[in-house]
Order: sequence, then structure tokens, then C-alpha cells
Amino acid sequence: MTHDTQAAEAGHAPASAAWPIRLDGVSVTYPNGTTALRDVSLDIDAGEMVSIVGLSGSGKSTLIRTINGLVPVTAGTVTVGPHTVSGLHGRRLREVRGHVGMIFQGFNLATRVDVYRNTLVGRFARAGRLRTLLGVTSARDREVALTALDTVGMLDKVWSRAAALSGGQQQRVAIARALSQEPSIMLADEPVASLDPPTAHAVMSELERINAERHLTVLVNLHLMDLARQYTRRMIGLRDGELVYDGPAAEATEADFEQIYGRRIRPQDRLGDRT
Ligand SMILES: Nc1ncnc2c1ncn2[C@@H]1O[C@H](COP(=O)(O)OP(=O)(O)OP(=O)(O)O)[C@@H](O)[C@H]1O
Repeated sequence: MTHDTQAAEAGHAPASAAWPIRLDGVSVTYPNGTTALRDVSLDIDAGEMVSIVGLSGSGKSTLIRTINGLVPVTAGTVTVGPHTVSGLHGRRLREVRGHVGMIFQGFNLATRVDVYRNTLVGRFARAGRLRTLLGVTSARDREVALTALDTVGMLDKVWSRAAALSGGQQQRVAIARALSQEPSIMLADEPVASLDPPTAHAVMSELERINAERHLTVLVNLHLMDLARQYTRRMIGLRDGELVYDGPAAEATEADFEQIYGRRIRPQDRLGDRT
């Protein structure tokens, strides 16, 4: 009997397998007329960890948000695993989102609530409306949430209020919340932009480890190219909504930097190396 069959027989959803991501000719124009993505096509394999770099306003957030349907596409198609996201609405879109974990620059935790309950929220991402409304959790929900906290080294803070944690600790809890979903894809929108350099490295290392250990597809927006080089093998560069680089991060040259950022590299473009 497989692990998944055992899990299904025990009455709970099996852990998810990683999903690939495909964008095919995707353009996004917001209702105010701003075009944020222009004819972007890319393929990300299941289990890959890929960074997206570019200046503020280049379209990084928009790209990531098309993947879980937070931003509708104007043209083209977005496919995640077996689902075409573009065109989905309502319950079917919510179902797909349940498989996509998301981490934000500002952590988005309920700061007055303890770490445990913040993490358990991830378990409701794939639950029915009634169970979510009633807030009913199973023994497995509690176990998955606590395991996720253990994975990111936050188990000893389980009863702390989120507001009492440092930025780096809050981002770890946000990662644990996303892991509690047992996601097939993890999207991270500038996850380290609010953190000091050592903490930024620690959080990036965490994402790198989760990608390797769980074989989870990870897509991470970064505005600093040196972080992309240090933590991801493949880097995508956006400039004014256009894909201008897609290749090995380590091999990106100063000329590639200029192509993506439209200017020469400056000292403030580097966070510094991991220790
Ligand atoms: N909801 C929105 N309505 C209208 N325009 C938007 C909206 N969201 C983003 N934009 C515009 O779309 C373009 C791309 O923005 P986006 O946030 O995707 O870029 P980004 O590279 O993630 O930048 P940042 O790091 O500053 O968020 C910008 O010109 C931005 O002003």
C-alpha cells in the first residue's frame, strides 16, 4: 500500500506532489491601463527553485500573482500542475489556491494571535467552507502545523504572540503556515526585502532547504540579483513587464545585470555573501 493510499484510508488528504508552472504568452493590463506583463512565456519544472529579479515596477509581483489567480491575465494562459488557472473563478479557483503556498514581504500574520493558531490557518486553505467557518481541526491538522513549525525551527515559540517575534521569526512562521497547506507550489513575493542581511540569508537558506528536502516547486521574487545567484540555479529577469533573461543565475554577467536593470551595477545592489 502506498503512503497516499494509507493516508486516504485514514480519512485525510495525501500530502501533495510538486507541480510544474507554465506561462504561455501571458500579458496583464490593469484596469487603469498600466501594462505590467507583456507576452511572458516560461516553463518551470516540478521541484525547481527559480528566482525572478527586476527593478521595482518591473512586474515581479504581478507575475507571481497570476500563478495563484490573484491577478487575472489579459491574454495568454497560466497552468499549474493539472489546472489552467487563467479563466478559473469561485470554488475551483479556491481549490487551486489551496495547493499554492504564498509568503509576502510583510509576513501577513495575525499579530495579536499566537504562532500556533497563525500556522494552523494554513490547514484551512484546502478545507471546505463549513469546516473553515467552524474552525474544526483534526489531530492530523495539529500534527502537520506543529511539524511545519519544527521544520522552520519555531516550535519553541509556539505559544508566543506573532507581534512578539522578530521579522525573521515572523517570516519563518509565515513559511510554516504555507507549509501547513502541504502545497504543491510555494510562491514568495520579496520574502526578505524587510529583513537585515544576516536574517535575509537565514530565510533564503530556509527556502533553499525546503525546496531540496520536500522537492517543492519554489518561485521567489527578489530585487537583489546577488541573492538570486546565491540561492537559485535559474533566474528570470523582468524589465518593464518583459522577460529579458532566463538562464543560470550563477552565470549572469554584469551585461545581463544592465539588460535587466537598465543601468550599471552599484554597491547597494549587493546584499553581501552568505556566511
Ligand atoms: N493593482 C494595480 N493596479 C494598477 N497598476 C498596478 C497594480 N499593481 C501593480 N501595478 C503596476 O504594474 C506595474 C508592475 O508592478 P508590480 O508590482 O508587478 O512590479 P514589481 O516588480 O513587483 O515591483 P515592486 O517590487 O515595487 O512591487 C507597475 O507599473 C505598477 O505600478
